[in-house]
Amino acid sequence: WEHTGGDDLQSSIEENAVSVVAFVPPAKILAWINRVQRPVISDVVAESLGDFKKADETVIIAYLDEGDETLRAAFFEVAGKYREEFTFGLVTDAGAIEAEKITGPTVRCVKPLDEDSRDLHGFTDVESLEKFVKENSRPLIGELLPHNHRRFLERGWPMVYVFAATESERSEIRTTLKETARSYYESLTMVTVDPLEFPDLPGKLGLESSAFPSGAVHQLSADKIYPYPKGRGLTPNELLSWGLDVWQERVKPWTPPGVTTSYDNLGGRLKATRSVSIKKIPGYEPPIDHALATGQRTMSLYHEAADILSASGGNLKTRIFGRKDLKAPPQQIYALALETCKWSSVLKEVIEASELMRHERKLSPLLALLLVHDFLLSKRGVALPATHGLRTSIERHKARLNAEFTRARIRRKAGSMEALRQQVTTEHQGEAARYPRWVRVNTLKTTLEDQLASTFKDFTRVYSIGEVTDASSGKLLHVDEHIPNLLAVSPSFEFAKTEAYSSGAVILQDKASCFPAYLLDPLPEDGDVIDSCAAPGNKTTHLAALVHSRTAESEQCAQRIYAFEKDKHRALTLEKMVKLAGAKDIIRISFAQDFLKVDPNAQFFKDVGALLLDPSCSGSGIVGRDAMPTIHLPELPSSNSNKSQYQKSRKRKRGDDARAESTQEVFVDDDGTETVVATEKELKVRLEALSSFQLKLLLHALEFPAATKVTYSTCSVHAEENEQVVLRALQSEVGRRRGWRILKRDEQVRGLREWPVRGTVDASNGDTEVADACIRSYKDDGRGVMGFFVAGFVRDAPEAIDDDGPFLRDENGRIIRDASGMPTLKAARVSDPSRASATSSFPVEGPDGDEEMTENLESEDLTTSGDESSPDEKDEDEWNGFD
Ligand SMILES: C[S@@+](CC[C@H](N)C(=O)[O-])C[C@H]1O[C@@H](n2cnc3c(N)ncnc32)[C@H](O)[C@@H]1O
Repeated sequence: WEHTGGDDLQSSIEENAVSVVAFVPPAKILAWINRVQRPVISDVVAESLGDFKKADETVIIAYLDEGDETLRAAFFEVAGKYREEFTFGLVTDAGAIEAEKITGPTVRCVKPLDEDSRDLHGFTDVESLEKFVKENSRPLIGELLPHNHRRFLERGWPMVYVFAATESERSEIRTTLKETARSYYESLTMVTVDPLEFPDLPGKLGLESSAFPSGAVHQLSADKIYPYPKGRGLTPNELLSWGLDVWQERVKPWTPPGVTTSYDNLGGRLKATRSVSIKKIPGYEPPIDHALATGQRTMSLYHEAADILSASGGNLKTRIFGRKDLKAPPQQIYALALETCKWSSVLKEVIEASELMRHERKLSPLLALLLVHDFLLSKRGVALPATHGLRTSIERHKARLNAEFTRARIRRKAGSMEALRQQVTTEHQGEAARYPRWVRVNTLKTTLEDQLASTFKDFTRVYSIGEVTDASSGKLLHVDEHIPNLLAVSPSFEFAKTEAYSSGAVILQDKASCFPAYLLDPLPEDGDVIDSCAAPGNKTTHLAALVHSRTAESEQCAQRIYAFEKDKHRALTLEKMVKLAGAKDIIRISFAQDFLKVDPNAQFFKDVGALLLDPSCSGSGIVGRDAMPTIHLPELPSSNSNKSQYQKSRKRKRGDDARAESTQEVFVDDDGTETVVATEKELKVRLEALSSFQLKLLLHALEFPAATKVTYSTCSVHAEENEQVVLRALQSEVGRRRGWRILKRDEQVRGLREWPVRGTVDASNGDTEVADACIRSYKDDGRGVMGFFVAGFVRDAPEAIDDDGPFLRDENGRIIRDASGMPTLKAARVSDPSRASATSSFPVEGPDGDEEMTENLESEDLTTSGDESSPDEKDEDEWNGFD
């Protein structure tokens, strides 16, 4: 409970009364109010000294000479720090000092309830005074509270915990054990604990979480826990005799589950050995500063998450990560908000059935959902201090909430928590759950047969996509009929845990996203290949697998794939993917390189025969990119007349319901960030900008002199980005000059020729041949793929018009063979020694900037001829070479 004192005090008490009263005994509140209303240090004279000593549970009095300014200042400093916990007084009256038989500067700590007082003589500085206050203000048996827990632990002496359910029981125990505690005051820390205040603590000490009173000793220095035997009386004698057994190691310490403790039997005595980690100490909290910082940040967590969920516009990510004023960590807000949405249909039922909101009128429906989510489903519970009003407003209904949660699970016929979790995940996946997981078997590392016999050995093979997505069964698999080495697998299968996934043997890639590389069909005679917009690298590694599969086993792959990526961060992802896929030898990455700045006529690219262009687009075909997940809000318990203060004051002008704004168009950029486009006009402008950028890239690709194949693709469903770009490219100057034409359907690789979904005639301005050549896919059409578009361009290069076939021939027309008799491919031009000699060694800065990498590059300028910058200048836009 934070307060600002003064005038705010009254309103602060009123506002927090409900939550505070339930957990802090009224006497404590009153004591606190009295304390903060006193001056930081009260001037005490002989007549008032007797009463002053009983003014509070702990009273700290300094007996100082009138003129002792230094000690007075030190006392003032410490008093200022602890004034809300203890009452401080100053006696300078010589008569009163004499009557107390005090000689020299002294600070006395008086605890009237314990009939105890302790002195610090001749104190010198703030530090020693503070230490004295902290140690001696401790009652004989303290009440463990979140704010003093750490202080008790810091002493390092064995902690004796006694749990009792009510304050009167705890008070009785304190009285009974007071004298025992006094005897061991210096070497033990004894505390009574309200189990509601520390619900996890009994379990951590090996005690039952619902049988009280109970107790345990935790030897902090050795990290040994000794639960007090169940049923043994909590009398001083019983406790002392058991304590002696513990001390003399006749009792075996309790071992928390999952921890192995070895015991040496030392002739009736047990010596236990276990490694101690401070983090394992029950109740350990991080150092105060850190705790404060984290506490302050998480205090805002629930309110900020509720604000974000009730805001309008944008999706969850943009709403959170677009805001700069958040106090709680954005990742934490995101996880909380998303998980709460996911569980909201179950939580709504729990909240309504437990009537939580009828009892806790300060809670809005959203706050109730968020808090109950953490209470029931987060391992750490509600992320607020134990006495925080919001936390107590949930925890005091613990029993009902738990019971209703179990009922909700049973109503859903989920036999276990795991089963319920699975159900909720599937429900939440919504659109995505209707799609299979597409898995491309990476033939650079493995084969389809090997994977079917290993990773997928427990799977049942089915023969349609519909069967795969049938949610009732978990391990179904379908071998795709269009794309080689592609599988469709049940959506719930967790790939992240498989060895095949982490080793790069399989790659998760939507079927439609496999179309471009397969359509490009890079053959050895096509020479080198360019992937112009490559990150994260799904299509680049697919190209590498295809190139590799066409290289004879006895030969080294002579073809190279040059991958360009403008964004340096995404280029690093690309690099990781290339490494993981085992494609490093085939792919050369040019980091942070704008493809538009690469000169097609550079000598280095003279053998580039095929290009794949998959530029940034609107992302309108991506599956599972709804603007906002649906959230089910609990109904308020009754009519308007019962509206709480909270609801009246908030007015909910934007509405608490954070339902998806499904009518809006959402653009997804390359990082997955989504932007909502609200009006038709905005959409048009955005599409125009995108398509002119896409066309520019495509026309640049058509310029490469040896190129005879280009594929153009987007994950958009908008004609403006698709057929319209294709038509403009065909009609363009470079398109005509270089003789580019569309790759007709009947010229396409078998799988894509047979793929039934084609471009639309309307979008192709009535050109049926172009429409049929264009390959499309739509989400939601039952084929289980994302929305996508791809088209191929081809041209008959003059040098390709020979009927020699793909092999080099001598002047007599005979195929040239190597020493092993294998024919020499024309495409093996890259490995041509004459080419190698025409290159020079060229140091290039790598992605980390700390490593010199050498690559044989042509010594000529590789940037576009129109570009002013020289390759030697370290310009951002400059050609950076390949890794
Ligand atoms: C749609 S993503 C490519 C996805 C990739 N083909 C795959 O399958 O994994 C488009 C990428 O092109 C990059 N890009 C955009 N304009 C570029 C340019 N002018 N030169 C190079 N890369 C560019 C973006 O940074 C982005 O990473």
